[in-house]
Amino acid sequence: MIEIQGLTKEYDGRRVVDDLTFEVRPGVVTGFLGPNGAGKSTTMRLVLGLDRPTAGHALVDGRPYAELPAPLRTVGALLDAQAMHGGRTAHGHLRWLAASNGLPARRVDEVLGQVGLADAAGRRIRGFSLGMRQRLGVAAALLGDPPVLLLDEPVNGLDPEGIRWIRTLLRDLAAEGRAVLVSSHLMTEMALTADHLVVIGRGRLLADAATSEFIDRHGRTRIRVRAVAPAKLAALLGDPGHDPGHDHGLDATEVDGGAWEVSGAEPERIAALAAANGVVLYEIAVQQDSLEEAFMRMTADSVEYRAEASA
Ligand SMILES: Nc1ncnc2c1ncn2[C@@H]1O[C@H](COP(=O)(O)OP(=O)(O)OP(=O)(O)O)[C@@H](O)[C@H]1O
Repeated sequence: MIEIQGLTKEYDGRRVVDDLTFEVRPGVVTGFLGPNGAGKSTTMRLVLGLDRPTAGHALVDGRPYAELPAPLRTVGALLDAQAMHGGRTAHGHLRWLAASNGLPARRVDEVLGQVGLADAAGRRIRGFSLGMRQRLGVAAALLGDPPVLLLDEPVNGLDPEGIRWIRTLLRDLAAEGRAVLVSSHLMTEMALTADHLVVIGRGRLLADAATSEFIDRHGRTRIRVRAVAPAKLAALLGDPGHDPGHDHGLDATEVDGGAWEVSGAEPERIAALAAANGVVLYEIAVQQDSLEEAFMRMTADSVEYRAEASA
């Protein structure tokens, strides 16, 4: 597992990671979210000992990265899939990594198979597509069969089949009991992949919650309704001159072609209200904000601040 405690990083007196505290637990995929520049990559680099914290610490399986006896056996990372020696073959690249970390050579073929690159093992990396490089980066992360995995934007540049592959792989790795931390800007993908979310903005922790809990807390729930006689529904929910919907404590808005979205009440109450007023409904559906909408609502302040700051 990864334990981050009071982690802080300043560059030239500017705080880019600000007193972060959270854990990445085994057995779950933790999504790491935040607007551009929020400090996700910096946090990951601090966990991997590639940068020194100004204050606080990040521990991987109880120790700072620099004190791990066999780092690749403890934590596998995919940070920048472009940063590979193009002249090497995929097999050569992994063989070199395995040898320099005291890992058995047989792992090279195993991980190449696991990421679907067995047939490309002998080809030079410079001829690889971005998707193939991402797969090779994942292979390198898996080489030491580590209990902790850390991936920065692993689906970048992948086609739908590749994205699906990463999703299944990460979920399988977590199901095996590993701790998986993954950052991505693709919210739909995160909603499908991550059980838990850590959200940061301007270097600070904004949320640390189960994905479903995060959406419940920060997203809105609306009830969409349509009636056989739209005018009757309009009169009930939101006549502009007289607002009977408002009288019922509902917040109703007409959305398109006679459909209304109502918040502030359970669907049962809306159905009962319609029935009591002789309004026959033919559509009533609960609509919950997506992770993207919940995320945009919660990080709006953070984004505005940065837009102002850079203006
Ligand atoms: N070596 C460095 N020197 C100075 N500033 C840096 C350095 N590394 C990162 N920063 C700054 O730290 C802030 C956080 O950057 P970081 O890359 O961690 O954000 P991020 O959340 O990963 O963003 P993105 O989603 O765009 O990848 C940015 O303002 C960046 O310019």
